[in-house]
Amino acid sequence: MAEGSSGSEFTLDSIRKSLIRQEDTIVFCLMERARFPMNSALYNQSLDLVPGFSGPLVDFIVQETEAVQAKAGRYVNPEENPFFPDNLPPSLVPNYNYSQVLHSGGASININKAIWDMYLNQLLPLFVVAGDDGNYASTAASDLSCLQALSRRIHYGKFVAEIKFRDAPHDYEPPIRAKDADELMKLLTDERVEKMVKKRVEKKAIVFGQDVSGSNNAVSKHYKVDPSVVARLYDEWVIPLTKRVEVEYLIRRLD
Ligand SMILES: C=C(O[C@@H]1C=C(C(=O)O)C=C[C@H]1O)C(=O)O
Repeated sequence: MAEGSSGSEFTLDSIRKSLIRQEDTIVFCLMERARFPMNSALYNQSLDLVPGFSGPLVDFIVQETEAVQAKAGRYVNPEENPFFPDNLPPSLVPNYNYSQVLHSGGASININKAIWDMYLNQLLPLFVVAGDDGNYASTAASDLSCLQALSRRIHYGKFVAEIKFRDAPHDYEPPIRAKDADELMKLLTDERVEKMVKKRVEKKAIVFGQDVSGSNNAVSKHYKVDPSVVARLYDEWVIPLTKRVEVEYLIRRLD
């Protein structure tokens, strides 16, 4: 498991450091996807571009890629969750010894359907230009990188929830027993941290996404991905979905 959630390094501080590092990955993934236009044929339900496969080309590419990655042990890692969990082949490689810090009831939470829907239907149109350049394989590979990075970040809520529970079991136990999701949401929310996260990701999109020239120090005003879209992504989707994972995990924490 990554440094953030390994046994001895399992603190809220180390988990938050991992979330900060994952912001870099997400911003760079979005910048890569922004190189291609919308390419909507890739997502079309009825084009049937692959003989023998019914469904959008992006589904075919993601399902086939996830099958290979499953055989290589990707989903044995408690940080990784597949988008198409049905009928995935088992891992063929010797198990890496991931430290098991999550409670078994929460480990299987998977909200990738909501992440997929948000990414394709709401986020993509906000940061890619209209048009079709036919480069579907590269576009889909880039979509999958974004989806996996977002999924990893959002499902990290499980680790956040586990450490918050361990740090204050007496606060969390009554609302868990009462299955009081609203109270749990209040308890786990830290508005100061959320504000900082949103400010920081906007700044990262500004710093990472500008055209860098070797000849002078002029700062360009053109960004590869609109920084306000990255801030909105976190505000409207990433943070709320992470908190949804946290609540779902906590509700099952004493089962
Ligand atoms: C992830 C955490 O839990 C909540 C979710 C946050 C997020 O998704 O960035 C930030 C603060 C909390 O409201 C945390 O406390 O770090």
